[in-house]
Amino acid sequence: MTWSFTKMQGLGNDFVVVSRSALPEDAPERARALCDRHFGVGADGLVFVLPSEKADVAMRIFNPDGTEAEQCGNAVRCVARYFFERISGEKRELTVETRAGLQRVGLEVSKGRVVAVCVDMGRPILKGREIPTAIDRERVVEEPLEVDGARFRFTAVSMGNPHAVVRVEDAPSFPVEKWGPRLETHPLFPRKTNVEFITVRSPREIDMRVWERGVGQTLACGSGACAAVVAAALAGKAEREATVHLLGGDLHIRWDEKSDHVFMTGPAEFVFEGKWPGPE
Ligand SMILES: N[C@@H](CCC[C@H](N)C(=O)O)C(=O)O
Repeated sequence: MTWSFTKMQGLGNDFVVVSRSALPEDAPERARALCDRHFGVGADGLVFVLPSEKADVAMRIFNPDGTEAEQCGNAVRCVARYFFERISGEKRELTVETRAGLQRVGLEVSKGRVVAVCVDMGRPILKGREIPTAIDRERVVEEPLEVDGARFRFTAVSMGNPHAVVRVEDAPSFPVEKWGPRLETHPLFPRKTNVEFITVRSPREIDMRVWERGVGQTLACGSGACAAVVAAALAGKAEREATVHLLGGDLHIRWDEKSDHVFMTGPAEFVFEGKWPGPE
């Protein structure tokens, strides 16, 4: 069966977006086929825009390897823009249901078009506990990890989906393709993990490269940028509000002290419309 889709991107983290009345059973196979950059459309994820009983709209996302992710910050921004411009342009504040919970989203609109999207990404979780409960920072921040003879320090932060944030000397030149897959599949992370390699340039400027679980290296990761600011702030290296510089552009992240929620602001863009005939 032919599928109509919209290609969207947030800082070069690109998605095939499909609006459906229910999640298809073969979503994992579809994701593998559609996301393939040689034999399919090519994308970092297949995103379903679905009706929701709890929120204005629901989102489900599948990685190119067919696994389902609980969360995707860049896709939430794209879904919010898609919903506003294609489905119901009434509310500039809406809620998006994800597998990680309900996300509140604020849209900045100019001449009927969304120019920036701010997402409340919720509370970060460290070792299964919300911060700032009485966690032992020494134990959860910048823990040592050894892989293939190399030593790293990582902070595991869940933004609904898992992240391991690793501080490195120079993120822009770091061999992400070499170490990303080794850390993603390290036995310490039973559900595998997204891996963020960061360099704190100044308390409000962080360079980040990312190796995404089930994807590979991508140009940007919204939930990863949130995790990076949380980890850097907990390590005392950055402030709770910072700009994260990614290969695809910048995200503004603010970890609110009062609510403990992390807010992410960035763009969401339409790329093109298409029809996909599906596998033979
Ligand atoms: N690019 C995303 C995260 C997508 C999901 C990730 N690969 C996972 O498996 O958790 C983002 O912008 O947050």
